[in-house]
Amino acid sequence: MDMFLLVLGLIGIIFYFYKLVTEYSPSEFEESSIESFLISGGPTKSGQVTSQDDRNRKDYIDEGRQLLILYGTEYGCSEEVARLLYDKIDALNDKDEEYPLQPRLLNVRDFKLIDWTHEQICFVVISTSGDGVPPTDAIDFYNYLQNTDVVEIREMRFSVLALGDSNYPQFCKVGHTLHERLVTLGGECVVSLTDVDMEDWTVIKSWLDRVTAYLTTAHINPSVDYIRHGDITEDNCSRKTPFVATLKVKRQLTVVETPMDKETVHCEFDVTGSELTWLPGDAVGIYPENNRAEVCCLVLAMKCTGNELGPLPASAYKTQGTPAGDQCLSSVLQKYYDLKSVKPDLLLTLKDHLGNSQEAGKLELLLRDEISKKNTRLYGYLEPREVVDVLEDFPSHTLPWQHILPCLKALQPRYYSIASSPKVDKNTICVTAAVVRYETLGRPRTGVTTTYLQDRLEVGGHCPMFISHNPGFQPPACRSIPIIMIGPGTGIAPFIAFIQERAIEKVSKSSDESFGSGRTLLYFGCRHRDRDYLHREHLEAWSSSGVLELRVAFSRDQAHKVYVQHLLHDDGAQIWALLEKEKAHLYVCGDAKHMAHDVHTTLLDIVQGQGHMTREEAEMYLTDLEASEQYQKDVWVV
Ligand SMILES: Cc1cc2nc3c(=O)[nH]c(=O)nc-3n(C[C@H](O)[C@H](O)[C@H](O)COP(=O)(O)O)c2cc1C
Repeated sequence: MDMFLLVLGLIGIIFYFYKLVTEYSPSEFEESSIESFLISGGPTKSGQVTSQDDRNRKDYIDEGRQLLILYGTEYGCSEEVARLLYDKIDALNDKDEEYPLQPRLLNVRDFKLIDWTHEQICFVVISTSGDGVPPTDAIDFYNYLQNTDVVEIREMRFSVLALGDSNYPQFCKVGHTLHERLVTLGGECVVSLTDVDMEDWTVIKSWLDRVTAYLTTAHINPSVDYIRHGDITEDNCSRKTPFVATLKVKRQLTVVETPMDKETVHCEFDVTGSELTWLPGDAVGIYPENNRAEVCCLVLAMKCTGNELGPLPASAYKTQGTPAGDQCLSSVLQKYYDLKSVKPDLLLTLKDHLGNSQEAGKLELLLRDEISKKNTRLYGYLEPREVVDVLEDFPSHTLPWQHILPCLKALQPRYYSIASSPKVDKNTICVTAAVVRYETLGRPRTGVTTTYLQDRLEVGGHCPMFISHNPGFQPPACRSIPIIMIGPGTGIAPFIAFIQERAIEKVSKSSDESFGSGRTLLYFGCRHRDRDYLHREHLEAWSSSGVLELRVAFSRDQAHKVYVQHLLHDDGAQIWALLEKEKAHLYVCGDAKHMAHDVHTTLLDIVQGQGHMTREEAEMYLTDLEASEQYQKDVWVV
């Protein structure tokens, strides 16, 4: 056995260095792997699921005990959980069962296919997105349930798993509202409403266990499936079937000379021939690929060659170029798996596959206490580590790769505000991305998508993408309404699209006086005028031509720090007049850690001072403003 591992290790090392020194195109990478597999014979593939099959979407022919699993997702986690639930329920069936359990998996986007009179049990897994709203695909379903009396839901048994992040004020709001609505409509909650904070897999597992425990005794009348999955037509350019765009321009927007300098990249994608449509404020979801050198290290730590063939994960996106059938492990890891975050499952699975007692002792210590986010020893260990680090910490492991893959998370698309208006060019989508690089445990680490855009995707290269609409962050339809935009750093991105449209309107206005004259104010902030002033030439050109009133804070160009909130404070009287008298729309975009909070506090000061109010009155004023379309935020937590 030791000899075998030694030989495998040697093959892996040769393979690793070969990959590092050779620049492959992705197709060459796959071909060479498949070729060597054919030479070596490879494992039998009989009975394996091919990449084109979706094992969680069966059309049942015989009668069975049916139940519905609905998911609403923006970033993919709810879908992953819903699929796990499907598998767990499927596994409850024993072969001799007269009426097997028949789970049916449906994206809530397809809710119109549901005949509620038929449904006895329904499990819903749903996340909350941008500031308390449903995921894009779930908006219609959410509104339908809120505004329609679905009498058939009376007596339906259900449970809701609400995904969210407690850093957001509207924690798990969508799941909570759905639960309450189902209760109001007469549904019976059979497994209590459960909140999941930041994909806490311990909580997810416990809900899955409670649901499956409930099903082992629940009575369900047998019936026949009426949903045909073949009837569901995927949009051409959805999250599941993205459009493959071509990168046509890439430009560095900052001066990078030291590791301390901000690195921001501007990309322009050609989407000619797609059906992608978007509005200013919308985002684009981009599927990245992992770094090939990192994949090679992981393959080594998995004690594989990378040539092993396997199916795509069930949740993998499909493009026209997605090959049918199995793909080699290296390629699957590069495109479809998250190699950065580690689920505790990996440690649990490792437990029974260690050949060294010292390592077994170390693992036992990590898993000794409750597997939950409260277990600081366990999560303190997992937090700074990637999958490769964990496997390297237990080099005696004999875990087959087929056992490792199910412990990994699916690689998710990342969302970027679109920095271009379709009115300027409906075939070009621009993004502005801050490149993420840092170090943990003495190793350099990278953000997957930002370094994919910056380092790996070349001009002329292809990238799968789709639109994520953002109805809660849009410029006013009426052009005479003034807009105040606050977008420091990459928060500027959506405002480029806003201003482009205002610039077009200004040109039209000169020939058509019916266009209003709403003022366009931008508060932008960066460190230095000469180093990270993003889109400077455009902003200054718009400012000179009168399209834009531009205010810029350079935080480090003078002895004292100056941020956007200081400029807002200086302009307090003007801001107040615009908000109160002209009903200006106020937009805030950027990283939420300090900025959104500081801007909000400054706005409170302005409202209190200029409006001659008490602090409480000012808070109420801003709360009302936030509830209206006058104050819109698109902030992300870092
Ligand atoms: C831009 C953005 C906005 C979010 N807004 C909220 C929110 O208002 N409330 C909340 O509880 N979680 C919020 N979240 C967290 C998500 O609900 C959480 O990451 C969840 O696990 C995503 O599940 P999904 O992958 O199924 O969409 C937000 C996440 C992002 C990236």
